[in-house]
Amino acid sequence: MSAQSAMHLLVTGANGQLGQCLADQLKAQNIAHTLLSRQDADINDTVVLEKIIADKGVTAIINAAAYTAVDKAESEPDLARRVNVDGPAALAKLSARFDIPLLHVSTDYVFDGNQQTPYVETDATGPTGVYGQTKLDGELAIQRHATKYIIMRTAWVFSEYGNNFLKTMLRLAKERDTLGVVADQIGCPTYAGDIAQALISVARQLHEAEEQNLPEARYGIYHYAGDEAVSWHGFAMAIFEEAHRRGVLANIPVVNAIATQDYPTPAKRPTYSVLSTVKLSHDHRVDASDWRVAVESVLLALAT
Ligand SMILES: NC(=O)C1=CN([C@@H]2O[C@H](COP(=O)(O)OP(=O)(O)OC[C@H]3O[C@@H](n4cnc5c(N)ncnc54)[C@H](OP(=O)(O)O)[C@@H]3O)[C@@H](O)[C@H]2O)C=CC1
Ligand SMILES: Cc1cn([C@H]2C[C@H](O)[C@@H](COP(=O)(O)OP(=O)(O)O[C@H]3O[C@@H](C)C(=O)[C@@H](O)[C@H]3O)O2)c(=O)[nH]c1=O
Repeated sequence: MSAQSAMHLLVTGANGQLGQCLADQLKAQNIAHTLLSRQDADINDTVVLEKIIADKGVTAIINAAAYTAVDKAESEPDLARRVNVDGPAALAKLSARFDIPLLHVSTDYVFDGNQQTPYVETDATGPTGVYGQTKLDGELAIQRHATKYIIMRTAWVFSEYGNNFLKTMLRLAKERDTLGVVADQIGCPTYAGDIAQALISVARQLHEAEEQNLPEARYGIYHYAGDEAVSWHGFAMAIFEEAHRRGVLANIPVVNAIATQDYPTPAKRPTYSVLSTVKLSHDHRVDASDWRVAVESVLLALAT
């Protein structure tokens, strides 16, 4: 048997919420890695990235960089496209040139939300806004330029890091006695730490399959999300109840369940974007994110 070479993961978008969770877990698991924030290297900067991949002996790229401001994207489509389409295309070309896997993250917002049963990977897409459209076009660019890719679509990401719905709700609860939160958009909250774990696990399996020349390395599009569907209103209530139980919030505000039309936003969001995680669980033995348990651990992390 030939000597096994060690896995070395390159993470782009290292200062984002997923990027920081990846950094934590790569360090904890003692996996060789290189972290790149936007300041270190723009994902469109092929020359810089090419040198890093060659110098460090990178064995796979995890792209956690993205333009994620859903409403702002409506008025900044060119910037959103540069980050969400041109960037992944550049990384896909590098993946092909070095013959290394690209693990990329996409979103439930590639769907139109008109379905009433969980979306599987082969369901028709139909984004309702600029962010979702650019993320879909990024997926297509990767499929065009790379062969060894994982596109992991996820949803409603929260964590102790960066900006997210959980942190917005905690902030608003401290500022106001009454909130209105939409109850007619249904999805699956997903903890960024669990996505990080899923990506690392898949990267490890692909690396081992490659090293052992196994024919069954499984690439393609996968869904990874929380294990329970809920509305944004339901998610807000779960956050507040847990925050109150832990003493993070002295009082739970009144949270009115409102309709989408009563909370107008520049971008239209899908009404239903529940993702089925059956394929990932079958092919890579990764369990869905237990988001209620994760809400507890994020609140604990924020309190300390
Ligand atoms: N957040 C969510 O609810 C969801 C996210 N996703 C997807 O998950 C992935 C991770 O999201 P999340 O961690 O929340 O995103 P964040 O917005 O927290 O992080 C994205 C990071 O990308 C960096 N970045 C932006 N432009 C560039 C560029 N041109 N070159 C290099 N880096 C760049 C940003 O840098 P800077 O900090 O300097 O701005 C930021 O640190 C994304 O692909 C996103 O589309 C999918 C579903 C839900
Ligand atoms: C702050 C707030 C939001 N809302 C609504 C608006 C919206 O419909 C919903 C969620 O609002 P946000 O703007 O926080 O979340 P949004 O930016 O839409 O979150 C999305 O981000 C991108 C990056 C993704 O890929 C998606 O999976 C999803 O997580 O809650 C209220 O009803 N009341 C409120 O007080």
